[in-house]
Amino acid sequence: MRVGFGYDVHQLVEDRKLIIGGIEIPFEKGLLGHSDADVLIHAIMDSILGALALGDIGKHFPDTDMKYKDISSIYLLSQVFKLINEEGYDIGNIDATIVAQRPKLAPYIEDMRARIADTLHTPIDNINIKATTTEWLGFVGREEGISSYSVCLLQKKIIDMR
Ligand SMILES: Nc1ccn([C@@H]2O[C@H](COP(=O)(O)O)[C@@H](O)[C@H]2O)c(=O)n1
Ligand SMILES: C[C@@]1(CO)OP(=O)(O)OP(=O)(O)OC[C@H]1O
Repeated sequence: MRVGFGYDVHQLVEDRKLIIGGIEIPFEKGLLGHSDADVLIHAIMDSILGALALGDIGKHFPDTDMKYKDISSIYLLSQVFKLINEEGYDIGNIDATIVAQRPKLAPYIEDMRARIADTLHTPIDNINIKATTTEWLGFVGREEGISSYSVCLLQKKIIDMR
């Protein structure tokens, strides 16, 4: 078994879509980034890459490469899934937290879990997503940005020798 940790932050700005966990969320601001800036998926990818000892998302998908401009982070997660496979692992479980003062994310959490589980070819009960505010403290509380944390457990694939 291998454990990994991921963390990411993106700035909230006007005239951008808000995409978190692969779900578009109606809100007056969105997250700024080279990609679609899906802060939750970025933290999850970093936790997986951490468990595989394969560096981080900046190493695999550099923000200097125009190939990744406005790219869907769910697509990038599907590429990270290929690495999990190649290295001979399966998802054990993922537990992640989105830190956002607003909007209220609870109505979207089940759709996020389903999208992530589908992309990682794992049952939905291996994926847990939580949301919390910072009680109006700090950059999150001032609605300047949203952050996410993720931990991931990977298990060696079970090979049936019969
Ligand atoms: N953006 C958010 C933040 C929180 N929630 C939900 O509200 C609960 C209470 O949050 P606190 O920060 O006051 O502890 C939290 O457990 C989430 O269920 C949310 O939906 N969206
Ligand atoms: C995902 C990538 C690549 O498009 O871009 P961003 O959306 O800027 O995200 P960030 O978490 O800053 O860094 C990783 C980048 O490689």
